[in-house]
Amino acid sequence: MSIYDTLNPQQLEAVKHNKGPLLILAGAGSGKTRVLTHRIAYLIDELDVNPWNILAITFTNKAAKEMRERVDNIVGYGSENIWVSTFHSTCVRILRRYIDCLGYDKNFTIYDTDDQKTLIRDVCKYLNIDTKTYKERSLLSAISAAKNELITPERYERESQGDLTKSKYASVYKEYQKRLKQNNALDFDDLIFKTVELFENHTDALEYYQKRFKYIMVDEYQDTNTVQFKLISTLASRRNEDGIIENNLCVVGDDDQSIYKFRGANIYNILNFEKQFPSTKVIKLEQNYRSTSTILDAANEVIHNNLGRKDKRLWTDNGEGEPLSFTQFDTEYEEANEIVSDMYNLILNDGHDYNEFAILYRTNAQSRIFEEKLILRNIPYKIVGGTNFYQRKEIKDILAYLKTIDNGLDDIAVKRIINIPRRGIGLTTIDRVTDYAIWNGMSFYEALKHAESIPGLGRGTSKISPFVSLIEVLKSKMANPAYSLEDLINEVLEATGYLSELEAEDTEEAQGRIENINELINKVVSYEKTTEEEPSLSGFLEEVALVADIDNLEDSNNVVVLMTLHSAKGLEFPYVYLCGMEEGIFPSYMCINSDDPTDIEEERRLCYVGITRAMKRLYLSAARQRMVRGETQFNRPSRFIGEIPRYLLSQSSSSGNRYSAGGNSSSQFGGSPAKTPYYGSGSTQKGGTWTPQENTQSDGKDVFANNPFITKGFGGSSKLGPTTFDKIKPSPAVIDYGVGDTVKHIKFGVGIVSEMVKQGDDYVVSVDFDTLGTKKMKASFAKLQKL
Ligand SMILES: Nc1ncnc2c1ncn2[C@@H]1O[C@H](COP(=O)(O)OP(=O)(O)OP(=O)(O)O)[C@@H](O)[C@H]1O
Ligand SMILES: [Mg+2]
Repeated sequence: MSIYDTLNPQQLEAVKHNKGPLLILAGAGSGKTRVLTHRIAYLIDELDVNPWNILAITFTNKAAKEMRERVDNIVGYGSENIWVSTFHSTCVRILRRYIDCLGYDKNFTIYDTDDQKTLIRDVCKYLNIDTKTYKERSLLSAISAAKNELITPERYERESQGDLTKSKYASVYKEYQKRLKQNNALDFDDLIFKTVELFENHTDALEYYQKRFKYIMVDEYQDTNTVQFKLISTLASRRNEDGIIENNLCVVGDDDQSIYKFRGANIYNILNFEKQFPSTKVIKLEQNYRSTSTILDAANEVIHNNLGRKDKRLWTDNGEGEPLSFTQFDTEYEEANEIVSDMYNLILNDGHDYNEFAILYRTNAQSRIFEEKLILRNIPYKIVGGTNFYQRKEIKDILAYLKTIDNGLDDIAVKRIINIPRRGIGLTTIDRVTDYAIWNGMSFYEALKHAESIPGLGRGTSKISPFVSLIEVLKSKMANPAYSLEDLINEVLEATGYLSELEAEDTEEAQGRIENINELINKVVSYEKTTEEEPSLSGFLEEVALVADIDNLEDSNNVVVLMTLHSAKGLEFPYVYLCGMEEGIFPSYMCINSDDPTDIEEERRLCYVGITRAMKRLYLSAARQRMVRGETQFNRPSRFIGEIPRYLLSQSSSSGNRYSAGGNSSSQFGGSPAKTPYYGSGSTQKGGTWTPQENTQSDGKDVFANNPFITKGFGGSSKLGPTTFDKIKPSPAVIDYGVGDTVKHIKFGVGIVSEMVKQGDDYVVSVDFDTLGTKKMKASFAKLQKL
């Protein structure tokens, strides 16, 4: 049997189409991504296309890696020569080769949000702009929006004449861009913008890639923005002598899953594809292979409420499966508690793996409570997004050292660490050096080397020189090929005293920071081992700069995943908990109050994305009462719940309707009246014998006891109601393991205890982990579990 036998006729048609533009427009879970993978395999395997001629653009690095692996599995060779990457990584590779045409050094740095903020603050200070009136965040988002629309600082300036506020923005944009260039740095938006600029002005570079990329494929095309569209359409429009376009562009997407309008995504890129590329072949896929028909019907019903869409219906022969469940809890704590209990039971009793579960929410802030409950249950988890590992202070510090050693042109990195650990270099000294650097058109680091010639530095000079010598020594060591990146980080930690300072602090926080630094060393070691190119400091920093949050999600990690709905796009999980289904949370308060009716449609598409991530079971939940930014909110269930027909849903309530809106059925939900009202009176659920009043227990104990709905939905949780739960809280003081025992750590997995040293009331335990090596941790902190 060939691999193509597993495709349905429409999928096969798409895979085999290899001349001219192709648009695959289809709903969630219909195999769009799968078609792309098989199409690459088909081109290489059956049509003898050189893998070198293929460019596939995915939405995340994780998706890129997965696609390469899938092609590897199918074809078994050549996949390393295909360019499978995100828009940003693709552009970095192009710019590393050609950016000198635009007056940058090929060794450029990529700025993250933090670096951007620092830079914008400097710019505002320099231009005397009050950041209370002109907020950093809005300045940055205006600059980002301009770049996404291909608007240069010069054009921005022209178009803002006569408008005082816009002129201010224009001057900030201009100065910001000037400084980025001085620092030989690009922000994320620049990566694509500059590549488009390169192609517009340097036909040799464009022709090189046009000739190379004969086959171009783009996944999640519905979320491309103007600048990305420009990039793709420029690359894909080489004409032969007869005026016929030679490149073969294939895009796949789903207009119902367009959820990045706030980042400039232009839904018309997909809706107008056929106009942009005449003679486009359009293929629709209608069978969903991912979800049960119940989940799919619910998704179809919800999205049907959007007006501006191409109507399409998905079907599946996966069977009905279980009904969806919706539970309204009293508080967000109860919601998290019950969801985690439910998951715990499924794992414990039914033997499910952790990675079969995902908890999805609208905003990152919702993750914290789940995290606490998961820790109590000893369930390993990973939060995608939130505090990104690379945003942590200690990691940013070490990376700033590495950037300074690699490229002294990055002023922000140098300024970050010039006084870390403290060297007694004050702000006045830094300001004077900055002025000197500006006057002499040199980088901040270059100016530090000239400290003796800078007037007014006084004792500052003698404090600067040891710093410069340290960096220079490390630079020269790096020139030796036998000196590894691991050696470099260790030497930075030793020579600067960074590590000893943390060790001396002897707090749990410092211990956590040391563990994070160890994690960075692990990362560097694995980079040196696995990179396809010659390992280098620039290469490592580039890889780190491009790691989107979602990329921390490794398939091999058997953990429960927590993430926002936005991050979940393209992924699938057997069990999905979609929480916080409340008016004001999802749809968000901003959308509800927006003048633009399409905002609510975008929110509904996000709901469609969420529902369609689930393969077997979908749990929806809400809290009546929730703390948001320090204030208690009382929210009604989301209008999206009201849009799911009742026959697909089993509902329950954790207690009486103390906070529910009460009254008629439509007012149970926010927004427009529910299409299929399923509540009778405000307090009684039809279709069951239970009325909330009978079961409301003021002490909050087992409210599920007499609930007939409990066997479905969150049924399992009744076995571990709040009372039982309190009893199983682990006590950190109990240590039931010793040297030689096998233990489990919530994050690092299974290891063997190699040493235990008493320290005060506590023990410092050394554990040898298979993949991570030895880690030291405090017993009270680590909560190791004996196996
Ligand atoms: N013909 C098929 N036979 C069996 N399984 C399939 C087939 N087509 C797709 N699948 C499976 O269905 C699931 C969904 O496929 P895929 O992720 O490619 O869908 P998608 O359209 O890209 O979804 P999304 O819109 O969420 O990105 C995957 O597990 C995939 O392996
Ligand atoms: Mg997909």
